[in-house]
Amino acid sequence: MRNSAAGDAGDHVADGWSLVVPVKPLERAKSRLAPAAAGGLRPRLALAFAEDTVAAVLACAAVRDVVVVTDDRAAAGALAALGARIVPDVPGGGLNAALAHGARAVRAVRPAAAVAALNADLPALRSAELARVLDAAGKFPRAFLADAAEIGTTFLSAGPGTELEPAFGGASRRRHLSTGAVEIRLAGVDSVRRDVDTGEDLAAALALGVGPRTAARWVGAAG
Ligand SMILES: Nc1nc2c(ncn2[C@@H]2O[C@H](COP(=O)(O)OP(=O)(O)OP(=O)(O)O)[C@@H](O)[C@H]2O)c(=O)[nH]1
Ligand SMILES: C=C(OP(=O)(O)O)C(=O)O
Repeated sequence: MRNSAAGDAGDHVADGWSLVVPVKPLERAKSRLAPAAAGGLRPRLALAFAEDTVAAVLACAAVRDVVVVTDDRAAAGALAALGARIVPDVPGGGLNAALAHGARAVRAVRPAAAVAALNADLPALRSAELARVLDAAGKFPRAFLADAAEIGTTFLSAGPGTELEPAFGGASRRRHLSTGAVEIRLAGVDSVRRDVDTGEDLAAALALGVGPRTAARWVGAAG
């Protein structure tokens, strides 16, 4: 771990995590993937990424529930069918407003909940790797995991009584460090760090092994 300035809460989360997963309207999502996934494939892949992410999150024993923040009807339907609770987006608010809103929705029901934001573009996500990240995060009031490029963030957590204070977007690793969150440094959690923005990222995720919905859409499109 780095930057323990925020202190070590020293305890584990006893009653499970609530995860907040943001999903941008699919027609606008994953725009940097357009060169690798033309036309209608890009929104279909964006949905498959979100489905594989949410399915892996829900299969993680440390996770109590998942709140998806989205205004996209197709994504809402598909992710609710997997077991997520859907919360509408904040009009014009952007990613961080959506995450703060999702965390508030969790704590309106469970005021002492441990919450964590997780991007919806992690199609290679493994439940066991997420479990290790959550276990590490539970020792700190706020913690985060940098993306594979070490520039952005894929995961940010806040224990009971702590605000999430999301500062995602672009070079968010530095921003999360500067707001006092502890950086989780764990080997072997590549699937939690492998967000997919570009065609190169997608190739890296495919090499790790993606979930069934992404595999079916990608192989279907290639075939
Ligand atoms: N609810 C919600 N989710 C968002 C919003 N903006 C981004 N996201 C989600 O935040 C996560 C990280 O965002 P990005 O990696 O930038 O994804 P993106 O915006 O679809 O990708 P680009 O169009 O290439 O920037 C993804 O799960 C997105 O779906 C927003 O305004 N509202
Ligand atoms: C949302 C982020 O970045 P990107 O849009 O590059 O995935 C982030 O890493 O905070």
